[in-house]
Amino acid sequence: MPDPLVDDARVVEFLGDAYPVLARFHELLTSQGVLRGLIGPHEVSRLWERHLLNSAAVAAFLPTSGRLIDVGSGAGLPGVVLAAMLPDVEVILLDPMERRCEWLTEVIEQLGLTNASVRRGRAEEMHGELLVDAVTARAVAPMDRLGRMTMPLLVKGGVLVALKGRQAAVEVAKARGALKKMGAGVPEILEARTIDGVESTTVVRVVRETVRGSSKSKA
Ligand SMILES: C[S@@+](CC[C@H](N)C(=O)[O-])C[C@H]1O[C@@H](n2cnc3c(N)ncnc32)[C@H](O)[C@@H]1O
Repeated sequence: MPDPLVDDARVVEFLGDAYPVLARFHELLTSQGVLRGLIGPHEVSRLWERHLLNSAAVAAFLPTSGRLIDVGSGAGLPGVVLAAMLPDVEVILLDPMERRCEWLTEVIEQLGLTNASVRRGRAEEMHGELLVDAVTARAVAPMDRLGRMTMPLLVKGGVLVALKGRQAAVEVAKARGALKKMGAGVPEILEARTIDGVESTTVVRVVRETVRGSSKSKA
């Protein structure tokens, strides 16, 4: 079944200038993405609703300049979408799998996303090497593990935005201790809204308040 939101005027309006690029990304995922096993065939009919619009909605919780890493980008969600939505942000798409990195490299070239680049590796391997203003992640790890993986990548005041869905509150409750230990502030659970009739996405937003040692040295 084709995606019922293709050519929907509300999608065009919601995405604004990013629409043409994301419509092309939709085509690539529908054709090549399915053939190459990056996205399941049953996802084609809900690509806008379940994958692209909710990724785009996350832009509202992110800085509009600086550097962002999308950890575990996979097919490019939400990272490729965010690179289109936030043209003044330098977006690094990080994934350990070679096949996925090849796909991401081809996609950003075909979409002309000059503000995006691809790094192969695990988030933990980037500690001490990459320092960014924002991290995003969807379907990568539970909140406690995600905090340990990503907090060291953030500058003080940097933000982690994790797309979590219905499990957000349960995961946050379990992760509070781990997040605090990693220098995170109080996690916020927020709804990323798109268009009428499309379910919103629950995200967890956490700011890195202290970097190791900084709270002591300030006292
Ligand atoms: C379930 S997929 C989700 C992909 C994409 N974010 C999405 O929502 O469609 C999880 C992705 O995280 C990547 N991954 C797993 N562990 C990781 C780590 N430690 N650091 C970075 N990426 C990781 C995997 O290779 C995979 O592409």
